[in-house]
Amino acid sequence: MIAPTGPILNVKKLNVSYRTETGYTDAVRNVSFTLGREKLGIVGESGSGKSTVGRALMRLLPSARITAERMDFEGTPLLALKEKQMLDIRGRRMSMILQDPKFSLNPIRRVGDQVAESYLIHFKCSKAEARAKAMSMLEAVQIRDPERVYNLYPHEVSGGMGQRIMIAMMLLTDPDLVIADEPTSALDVTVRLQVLNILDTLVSERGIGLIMISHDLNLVRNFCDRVLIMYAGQVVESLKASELGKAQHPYTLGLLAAQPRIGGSRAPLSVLDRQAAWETPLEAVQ
Ligand SMILES: Nc1ncnc2c1ncn2[C@@H]1O[C@H](COP(=O)(O)OP(=O)(O)OP(=O)(O)O)[C@@H](O)[C@H]1O
Repeated sequence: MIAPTGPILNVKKLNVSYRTETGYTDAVRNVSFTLGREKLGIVGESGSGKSTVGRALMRLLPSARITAERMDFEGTPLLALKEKQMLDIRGRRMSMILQDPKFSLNPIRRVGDQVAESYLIHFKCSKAEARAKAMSMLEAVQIRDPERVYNLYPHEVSGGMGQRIMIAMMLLTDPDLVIADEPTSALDVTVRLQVLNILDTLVSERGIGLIMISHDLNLVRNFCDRVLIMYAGQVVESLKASELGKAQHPYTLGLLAAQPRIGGSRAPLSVLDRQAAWETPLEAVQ
């Protein structure tokens, strides 16, 4: 198959509002970006709209109003698709890895069967074939004893292993886009690095586009190629990770100054006027 040219994602002026008791409330405003076969970090404080962007791309927001001038996945306008067409894309060509595997895995089914099932849902093949695929993917995420792990139940695996299992499940269908929403924030530092390394290797070997959603600027800076900084529902800055030092928006500058440094002091995160941020429309940052 010829690899598609052009960006994996082309998003222009994405707006998302949630339905609430008092009407619709804006959560994401005028967000624009493109994604190639690269790692894009989305960073921002809690409530800035990072996860809403990820879920809007997957069209996993039944109670929200999503509009965009453009929200194309490999040239296909996602907002024009019927739910049935979306089902063919979601979980196969685009996948999402969430924060805590405990909430994503079915507690009463063996983990290996759940991984195999993610393949069976999208591809016509025998159960034995799906099992073999699942087993090889468990090996690819560096699970040393995949036969044994295949037969475990979710409560029998550690957080790090659970997250590897989720990565195996999400990459088994060979997606072009993976959205990882705080995939390592429930893990301790050493296991976090192992899991990030595995994700990094798989993403570059397979030429996948990855969106890494995180509140941890240092992690994203070291892991990703590019970074979008979100504040109050908007992208306030878009930079190469290596050029974060050139950031200009006061929120980004505050975040950078508040990063911990060995042997150094750090500035407290400055407080901006959130109300003003919500009321001020920003020109789309490209
Ligand atoms: N289902 C929902 N209904 C109504 N409002 C929502 C819903 N989900 C999120 N919101 C609101 O939308 C805004 C953006 O939330 P979102 O979860 O996208 O932020 P976030 O940056 O991912 O935060 P966090 O880092 O805490 O996950 C917040 O004000 C949040 O309260």
